[in-house]
Amino acid sequence: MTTPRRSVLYMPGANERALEKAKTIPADALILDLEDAVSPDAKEAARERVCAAVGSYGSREVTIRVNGLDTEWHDADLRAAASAGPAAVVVPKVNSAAEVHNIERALELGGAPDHTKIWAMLETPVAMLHAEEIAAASERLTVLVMGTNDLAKELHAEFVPGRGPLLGGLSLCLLAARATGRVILDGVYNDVKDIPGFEAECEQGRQYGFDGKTLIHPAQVEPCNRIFAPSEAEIDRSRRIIEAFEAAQKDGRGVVTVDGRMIENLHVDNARRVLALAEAVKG
Ligand SMILES: CC(C)(COP(=O)(O)OP(=O)(O)OC[C@H]1O[C@@H](n2cnc3c(N)ncnc32)[C@H](O)[C@@H]1OP(=O)(O)O)[C@@H](O)C(=O)NCCC(=O)NCCSC(=O)C[C@H](O)C(=O)O
Ligand SMILES: [Mg+2]
Repeated sequence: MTTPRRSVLYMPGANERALEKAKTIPADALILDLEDAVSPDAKEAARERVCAAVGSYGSREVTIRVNGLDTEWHDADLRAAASAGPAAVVVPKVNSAAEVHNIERALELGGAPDHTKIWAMLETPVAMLHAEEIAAASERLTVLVMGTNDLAKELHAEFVPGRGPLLGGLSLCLLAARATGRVILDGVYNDVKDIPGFEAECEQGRQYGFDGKTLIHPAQVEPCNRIFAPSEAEIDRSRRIIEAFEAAQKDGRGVVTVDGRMIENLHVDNARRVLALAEAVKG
């Protein structure tokens, strides 16, 4: 079964209004944040609020982003998240397989249910270089999440249209995700008023192969859902590819053309993936 993760919205855990409002926002999944969006003096209240809110969003995947491994809040965040039992614990700035093993152990010791997975954020130069070992470290780790603000900061890179300075790192993480069978989500777009710029970044992320994008504002949800869903034209072409290939196979042929382009079984696999996503998105 395909789980759509086109749009994954962060919400500051200390912001009661945003937590409430998110009940009506059609993001595929939610990240209730205890890390960067919460000031140090609000961390403990946010932890309690977020853990209490986990069950309030219907059938959507609800995750909790804990504070980083090297912070004073990390252990208590993980313990609280383990007993709240969200769909996943999102862990920022994961840099090695050993860190994933420690998180896995802490979740087990905290009695986390099996359905609580690990989503690892890749957002440092060392994480780009260790992406494959991080992705492969545990079966409990199901999703990689790009942290492009931290990555740009660490690289001393500038934010430019097209994201040239970040593309090397993004590509390494995509390779790691696909090599290990993990889902991978693109980073956030900071200018919440610039919807054309946001749409261009969604298009780029989809073309590179990301499964979806992390978001910071409700206005980003609709364009993101649209751009990461298969279009009517893609759905139609995928159906025709499958039909043409099945007909060709009955005639003993393993290759055929559709719209003048060569189709082999690998294209049929891709067409089936597109149709499964289209079906999942319909709900
Ligand atoms: C970016 C914002 C601070 C903008 O806030 P604001 O100017 O108040 O927005 P609006 O007035 O346009 O808000 C309109 C209404 O929408 C609600 N709202 C806003 N954002 C959210 C949200 N994320 N989830 C749910 N609801 C939201 C407002 O409450 C308004 O509601 P109402 O009053 O009823 O009309 C703000 O959008 C924001 O805080 N966004 C999230 C920021 C965040 O979570 N940051 C941390 C994650 S990003 C990150 O760390 C990435 C990574 O680690 C990296 O390194 O890249
Ligand atoms: Mg970050």
